[in-house]
Amino acid sequence: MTPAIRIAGVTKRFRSLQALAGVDLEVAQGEFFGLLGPNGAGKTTLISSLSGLARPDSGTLEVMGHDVVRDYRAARMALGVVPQELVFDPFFSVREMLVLQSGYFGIKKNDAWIDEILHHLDLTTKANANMRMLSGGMKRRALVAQALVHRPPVIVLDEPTAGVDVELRQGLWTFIRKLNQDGHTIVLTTHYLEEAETLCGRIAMLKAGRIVALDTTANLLQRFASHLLQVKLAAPVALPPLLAAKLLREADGGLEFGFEHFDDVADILAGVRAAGGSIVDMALGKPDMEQVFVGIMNQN
Ligand SMILES: Nc1ncnc2c1ncn2[C@@H]1O[C@H](COP(=O)(O)OP(=O)(O)OP(=O)(O)O)[C@@H](O)[C@H]1O
Repeated sequence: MTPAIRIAGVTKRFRSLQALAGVDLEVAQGEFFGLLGPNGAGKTTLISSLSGLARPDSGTLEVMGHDVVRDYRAARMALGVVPQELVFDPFFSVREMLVLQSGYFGIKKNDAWIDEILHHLDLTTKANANMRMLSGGMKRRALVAQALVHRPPVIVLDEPTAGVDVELRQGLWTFIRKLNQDGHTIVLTTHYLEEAETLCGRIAMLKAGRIVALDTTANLLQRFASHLLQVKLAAPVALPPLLAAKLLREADGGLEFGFEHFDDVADILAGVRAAGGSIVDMALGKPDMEQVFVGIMNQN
């Protein structure tokens, strides 16, 4: 099957800054895919290249088999992008904006679909409100609606939940999940790593314009350890090298050790005691995406 997105050898430089340093990536149709990376990693530049807003220096990008340069119209028709920036024309109402956007894609009678999108995004009562009158979270939902007017098979969301409150965020995810279940391919960038962990089947991590990790969410979560032992000490101690190697994170006087088998817990605790540590609190847990993300970023 044609991949939803195919990116091969893409580089992009802004003066002396290498924003994309050779990115290769394929996203299959129907995936819920996460693109993660710290500020400035190149996520938005990659998305802009995909939508034709930025022209890469080298490499190729395809959406549903359509080259974004040579076959721009077909590639653009297949793609819906929710931009990170809240860009909109302040003089139009939400509905006017959606009708206009439909026209841009050559769709004349789109009222039924527009009503459905507005309903799912909880914007029906704001349909006739001027865009500039909406709150930040509502503007963001209106931009999600705008990305969907032409029913694109591939939807890219660049930090869609920044500035959206918890309740609306959950509503948004229910809708995006439904779109994914209906067969749409979803690519998401977010700094809320727990959102990526629960929603995405596969995740790519970008750092300084390069993909430094690409795997299923389940595999990534096990990257450094299957389990965690969190230990809080009365006072800091120097750990012997063997024990220090198991340490995944150190925060607020708490130590987080990674381990594979529960039998290892006794050894870790004995090691902490032998180092002179006095344990005041302890918990077992599983690694989360934030720990894995920090670990991968530190490694690369
Ligand atoms: N138009 C531009 N001119 C010059 N530099 C740019 C331009 N657009 C992006 N950059 C630079 O390219 C790098 C990648 O930026 P990009 O916005 O793609 O990162 P990002 O991963 O989306 O970051 P964030 O999480 O902050 O949104 C950054 O160093 C940024 O400053």
